[in-house]
Amino acid sequence: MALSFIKKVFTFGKPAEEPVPAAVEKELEPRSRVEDLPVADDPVLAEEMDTAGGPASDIDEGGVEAPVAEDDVESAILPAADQLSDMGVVPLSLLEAEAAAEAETEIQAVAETVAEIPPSAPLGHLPHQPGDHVETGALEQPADLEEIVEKLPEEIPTEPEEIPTEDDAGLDSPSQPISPPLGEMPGRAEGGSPPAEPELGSPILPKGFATGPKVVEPEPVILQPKLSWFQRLRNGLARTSSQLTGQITALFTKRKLDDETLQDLEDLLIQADLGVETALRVTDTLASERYGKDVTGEDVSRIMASEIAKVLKPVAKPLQLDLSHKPHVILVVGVNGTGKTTTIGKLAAKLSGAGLKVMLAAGDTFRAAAIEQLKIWAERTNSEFVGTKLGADAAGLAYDAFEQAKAKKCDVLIVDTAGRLQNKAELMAELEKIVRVLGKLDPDAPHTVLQTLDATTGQNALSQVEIFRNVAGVNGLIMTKLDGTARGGILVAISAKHKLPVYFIGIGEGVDDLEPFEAEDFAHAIAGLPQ
Ligand SMILES: Nc1nc2c(ncn2[C@@H]2O[C@H](COP(=O)(O)OP(=O)(O)OP(=O)(O)O)[C@@H](O)[C@H]2O)c(=O)[nH]1
Repeated sequence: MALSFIKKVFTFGKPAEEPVPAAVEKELEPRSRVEDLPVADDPVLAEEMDTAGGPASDIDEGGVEAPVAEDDVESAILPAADQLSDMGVVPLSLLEAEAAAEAETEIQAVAETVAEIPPSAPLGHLPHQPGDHVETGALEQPADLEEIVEKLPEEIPTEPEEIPTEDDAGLDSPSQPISPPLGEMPGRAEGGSPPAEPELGSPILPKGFATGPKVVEPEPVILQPKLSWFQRLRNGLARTSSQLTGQITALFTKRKLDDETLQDLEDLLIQADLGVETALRVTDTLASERYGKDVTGEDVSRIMASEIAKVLKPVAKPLQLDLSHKPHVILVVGVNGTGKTTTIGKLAAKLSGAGLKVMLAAGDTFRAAAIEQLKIWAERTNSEFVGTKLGADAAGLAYDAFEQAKAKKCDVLIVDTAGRLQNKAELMAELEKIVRVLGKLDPDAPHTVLQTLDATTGQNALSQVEIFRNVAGVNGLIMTKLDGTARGGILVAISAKHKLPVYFIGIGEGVDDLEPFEAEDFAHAIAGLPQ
């Protein structure tokens, strides 16, 4: 086929000596121009081009196919007319019969080539072998290809045996190298399967890269079993209880209950912040029940839980709201960072969730963040909000808020205050003033003075309650940060000493991390026992 092709090419520019028979001309017509020739995937083509004095193969020594300029292709195929006589050109008349005979074979060859094209491949996307001389002009004429396809025998297989991948991309883009460097060729990855065929016009990326929008994998939904409040409390107090029960178990392993073990137990309970009073209650009960007998750590834990519950029961009370006041005023006080603002937010969520009209007043005028923090809580909980500028008089703000709450017929007004250390006399005097000013609008106000206590502070909480109670008339407690502390026992000591109501306990920063204080639950959790 290729030899006849060259012979035909060499007749270009030469006057025809004899008329070509019509039948032969018809056969030759589809292939009589260079640009109309079917894509030369015939591997013989390049070699014959060499023999005929055509350009050397575009494959360099390293086997890499170099880009071919269209001009080069044309000049290589068409020698100048004055060179033809030196090249032993055969007269056209002798070639025509041969051409007619070869035409059928040639069509068959093209049919085989086209049969390798995947059914979905666009026209102009012909497969070819590495090292072929690719004539891009011919490939860009799908109309010619269609003509060729029309002439093909009908039995063209629909499924290609093998889909070549490495040279396909870039054929429609003459400005790109026809073959990328070997190492970058898709499908040449060692041991890898042929990659998905790139879209026409998309860049050929090096191995290890891919194009396309980033696929965001949805977060796996991990279904966490919802823990009961007691389970969460036990988890929160796990450090306190494990430390306590671990030491108790160690103390009572293979020991009879005697004076020495009782003394060791008393020391241990005091160190665990439970307080002297509670420690003595536990050791007295244990001695009366089990003196001289074998005692296990679990025996001690049960007696301890029972005695702690007895101390806590009288203080585990609900926060009484007198809604006839409209508003019931709650003043929240405490040392810096004990959780006042957060606790106010949690309380507001509960109250407004129950349908009460709540107002929050930002009386912590020392800290800009505290004002903002309370405002956010008000928004979250659908509460009214009253604030003032940083450094303003907190007592004046409390007074304004009380008036506004009355005017708006709020059920509950909760006033935040700046944190202060109990030993700072000046700040404690300011607190006194707030209480006094509120009392001007209602002699019973503030109706509740809540003190927040940070469980992690341990023994210092005892003196905090002492002083705030004296200055601001604290009449109820909320203990926060019972989650993760080893000092949860302090609540027992405070309850035993001050006997103030403990309304709620906090075991986290979230809105749901505040629950009413339950004596039995707390006692069991701290002793590491089930509910
Ligand atoms: N782990 C834990 N953190 C809490 C709890 N309650 C409050 N907090 C965190 O304790 C920090 C201090 O809380 P705040 O509410 O700002 O304390 P505050 O008493 O208003 O602070 P001041 O205005 O500085 O006095 C914040 O990071 C809270 O999220 C709790 O029960 N558990």
